[in-house]
Amino acid sequence: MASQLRLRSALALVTGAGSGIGRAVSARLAREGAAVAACDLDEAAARDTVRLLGGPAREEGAPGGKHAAFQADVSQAAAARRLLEQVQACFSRPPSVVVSCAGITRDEFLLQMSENDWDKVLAVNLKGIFLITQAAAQALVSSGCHGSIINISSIVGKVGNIGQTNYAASKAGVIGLTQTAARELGRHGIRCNSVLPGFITTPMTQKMPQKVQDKVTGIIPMGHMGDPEDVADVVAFLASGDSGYITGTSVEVTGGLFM
Ligand SMILES: CCCCCCCCCCCCCC(=O)CC(=O)SCCNC(=O)CCNC(=O)[C@H](O)C(C)(C)COP(=O)(O)OP(=O)(O)OC[C@H]1O[C@@H](n2cnc3c(N)ncnc32)[C@H](O)[C@@H]1OP(=O)(O)O
Ligand SMILES: NC(=O)C1=CN([C@@H]2O[C@H](COP(=O)(O)OP(=O)(O)OC[C@H]3O[C@@H](n4cnc5c(N)ncnc54)[C@H](O)[C@@H]3O)[C@@H](O)[C@H]2O)C=CC1
Repeated sequence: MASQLRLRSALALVTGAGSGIGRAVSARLAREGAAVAACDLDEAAARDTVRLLGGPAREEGAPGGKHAAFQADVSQAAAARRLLEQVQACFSRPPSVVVSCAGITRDEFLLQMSENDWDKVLAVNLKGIFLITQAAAQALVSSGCHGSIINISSIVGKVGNIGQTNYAASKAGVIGLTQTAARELGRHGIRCNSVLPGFITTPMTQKMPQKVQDKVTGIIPMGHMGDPEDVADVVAFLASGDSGYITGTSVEVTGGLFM
C-alpha cells in the first residue's frame, strides 16, 4: 500500500498532459497521491486530463480541488516562465516533480526536410525541455526545495530513425541536456533523468504509415507495442524516493527494441 501513495506530498507538473504518455503519467502520479498540474498546448485536452484524475479542479486563486489544468506553449520562453509562476500561484509552492512529455514530429527524409520542419521540432522537443527544466530548477533552487525532473526522450535519440533527422536530433539533445542538468543540480538535491520510450500506442505513432508500424512491431523482442502506462510506471519510480540515488540516467522502455 505504501508504494501506492509514495507521492502523497508531491506536486507534479506534467507537460503534454493532454494526450498519450503525458495523460497516462498524470493519472499514475495522481493515483500515487501527487497533486498534478496538467499542462498542454491544448487547454481543453489538459482540462479533460484533470477531469479524468477525479475530484474538482483547482482553479487559480480558488483552492479546493487537488489538480489543475494550465495552457502553455513550452517552446516559448515567456510561456514557460509564466507557467511556473501560475503553478506556484495556484499551489503556493514549486512543483517537486516535473515531467516534460510535450513533443511533436514532422517526419520527412533528410533530402526533402524543410528548415521549418527542423526548426519546429527542435523548438518544441529540445528548446521546450530546456525552458521548462530551467524555469522549474530556478523555482526549486530559489525556494530550497529538492525535486525530480524527468524528461521524455526516445529510443530514436539513441539509434536514429529513417525520416526523423529533426526528431532524432531533438531527442538525442534531451539526453545530453538532462545529463548536464543532473551534473549541475545534484548539489541542490534535484535529480534529473531521461526516459526513452520505444514504440508506444499513442496518437503520435498512429500517424505513421501502417507499413512502417508493421515493420517496427515485427522487430520488437517482446512482440508488441507498448502502452502509455508502461512509460508511466517508470516515470512514477523516477519521481519517487524509491529512485533517490538515481540521477543522470536514461531508462529505456522499449520491449527490447534496439537494446
Ligand atoms: C526493419 C524495419 C526497421 C524499422 C525501424 C523503425 C524504428 C522506429 C521506432 C520508433 C519508436 C519510437 C517512436 C517515437 O519516438 C515516436 C515517433 O517518432 S512516432 C513517428 C516515427 N516516425 C517514423 O518512423 C517515420 C515513418 N515514415 C514516414 O512517416 C514516411 O515514410 C516519410 C514521411 C518519412 C516519407 O513518406 P513517403 O515519402 O510517402 O515515403 P514512404 O512512407 O512510402 O516510405 C518509403 C519507403 O521507406 C520506408 N520507411 C519509411 N520510414 C521508415 C522507417 N522509419 N523505418 C523503416 N523504413 C521506413 C517505407 O516503409 C517505404 O519502404 P518501401 O519498401 O519502399 O515500401
Ligand atoms: N508514442 C511513442 O511511441 C513515443 C513517444 N515519445 C515521446 O513521448 C512524448 C509524448 O508523446 P505521445 O504521448 O506519444 O504524443 P501525443 O501526441 O499523444 O501527446 C503529445 C502532447 O504534447 C502536446 N504538445 C505538443 N506541442 C506542445 C507545445 N509546444 N507545448 C505544450 N504541449 C505541447 C500535444 O498537444 C499533446 O497533447 C513526446 O515527447 C514524444 O516525443 C518518445 C518515444 C516513443
